[in-house]
Amino acid sequence: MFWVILLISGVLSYLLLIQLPKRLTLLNKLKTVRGPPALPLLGNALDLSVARSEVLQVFLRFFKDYGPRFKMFLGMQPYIVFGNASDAEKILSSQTQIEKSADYDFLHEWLGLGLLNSRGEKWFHRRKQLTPAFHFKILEDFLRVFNEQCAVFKSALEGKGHEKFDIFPVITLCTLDIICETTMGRRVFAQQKSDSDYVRAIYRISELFQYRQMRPWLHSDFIWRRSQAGKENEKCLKILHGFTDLVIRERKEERKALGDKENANGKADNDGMESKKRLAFLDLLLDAQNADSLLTDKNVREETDTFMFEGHDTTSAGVSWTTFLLSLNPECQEKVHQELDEIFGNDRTREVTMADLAKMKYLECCIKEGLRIFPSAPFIGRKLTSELKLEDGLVLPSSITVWIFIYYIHRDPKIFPNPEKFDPNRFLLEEAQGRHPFSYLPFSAGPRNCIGQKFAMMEEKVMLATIFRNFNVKAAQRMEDVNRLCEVIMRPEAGLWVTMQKR
Ligand code: HEM
Repeated sequence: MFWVILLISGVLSYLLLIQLPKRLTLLNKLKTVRGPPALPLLGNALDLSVARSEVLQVFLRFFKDYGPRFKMFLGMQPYIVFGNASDAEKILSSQTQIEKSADYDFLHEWLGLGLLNSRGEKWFHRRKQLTPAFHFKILEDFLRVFNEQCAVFKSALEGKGHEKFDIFPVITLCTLDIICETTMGRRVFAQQKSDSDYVRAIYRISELFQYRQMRPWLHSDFIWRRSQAGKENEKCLKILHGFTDLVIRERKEERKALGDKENANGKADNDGMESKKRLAFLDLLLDAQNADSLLTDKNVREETDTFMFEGHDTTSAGVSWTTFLLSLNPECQEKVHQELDEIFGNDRTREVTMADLAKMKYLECCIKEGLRIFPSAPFIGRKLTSELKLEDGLVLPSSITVWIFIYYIHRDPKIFPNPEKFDPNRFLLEEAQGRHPFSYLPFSAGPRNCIGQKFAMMEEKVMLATIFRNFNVKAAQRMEDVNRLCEVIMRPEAGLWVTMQKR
């Protein structure tokens, strides 16, 4: 009994004498930041315990009531939410405020400390190692994969006939095929076999991540691992890691066999079939591993999984929303048709070249406008590693979490008048000139911006060109009827429904 009393009084003294003063100091530093009233212990969790499709409305209400920078609490944790370009600039352009917020921790089980999650020296070194993987020459090589997978995509669209259908899953399967082949050098035939274990696991794990993030009681690893969803997550992880491990092992063996063969035949065999084998991101990682003994197999898996995660859901959302926006705006769609006809004439089968991509200027404006209205990553989070002084003099204390709400920044009517209107002309060179550089952030900005943005733009162009060279697309629902889920990835709640007619 004595020990129990001693333990309880120890805990209470720690809370009262150490934690409470710390917390009061922190709250005092944030007292000038406005925000919705928060309950003790729960914070604003109840405000956010609404249907998934209503979460965005809650945030928009907070912005309306408290301005483009507000404070809220999830449990006891304070969050500062930025919805304006100048605050975003302060944090994103910093070379030191590059640590991700705790929200990303739930991705660790799957992605480990790959480029998206890593911090400090590890991130810096890895970013330097991976940047050459997005060199123009390598992207040019990937164009062949985009073209081949888009041929399958085109057949899938043709198979829809004149019936209305949800464009989102069809596009996602294509982006999944593309990312698997470019990242791992492996075809998974997602478009042909959407029920494969791997494809299902990758779909499901993203949903489970979201599910956990929105439920504070599942944040503890102890409870999560024992919950139904946590157990399902574990099964998905086994499938995903098992697959990546297998691919890495096999790729290493193939490379070794190829190396042995080359050694035996001398370099004269360089024109042989094997040496023409397509390179994938994985090969570049394995090359890096040869030169850097600190890059373990686990590290290679982390990066491979990170590319798989970051590189397909983001682009599929981008292509889907832009297709839908064009289906609602026939005059813009007509301009896209004209541009593509000028490039390809009546030829509906010729593969897209790098030169063609450079000519798709109006389509590029449409993609940018699509990503403005529906940024694939609608918000991103940082943990401050030191104090951050904002333009108006407010100093945010170290260790606090900041969310940069890209979705809201993209709707500043002073920068983008009539922000809900789809107007690709906003991105014509002359229109965009002079705009605040942090007012448009689909790929984030600064040192931790998206490493895959050129890849993404190319892929989006090839996919959208495949759609609009071949089809007239009509919306089968109104924008007002599409519920927006502002989650890790910006998605519609119940799909994006269209009909397609062959041109
Ligand atoms: C339309 C498509 C895409 C969008 C909108 C997008 C957006 C973003 C954003 C906003 C970030 C910053 C995340 C943060 O700060 O938490 C990011 C980071 C990242 N993206 Fe993308 N992304 C896209 C496509 C891709 C592709 C195709 C790849 C890879 C093939 C990729 C790989 C990454 C990686 C590895 C990071 C982490 C970079 C770092 O922290 O150094 N992304 N992306």
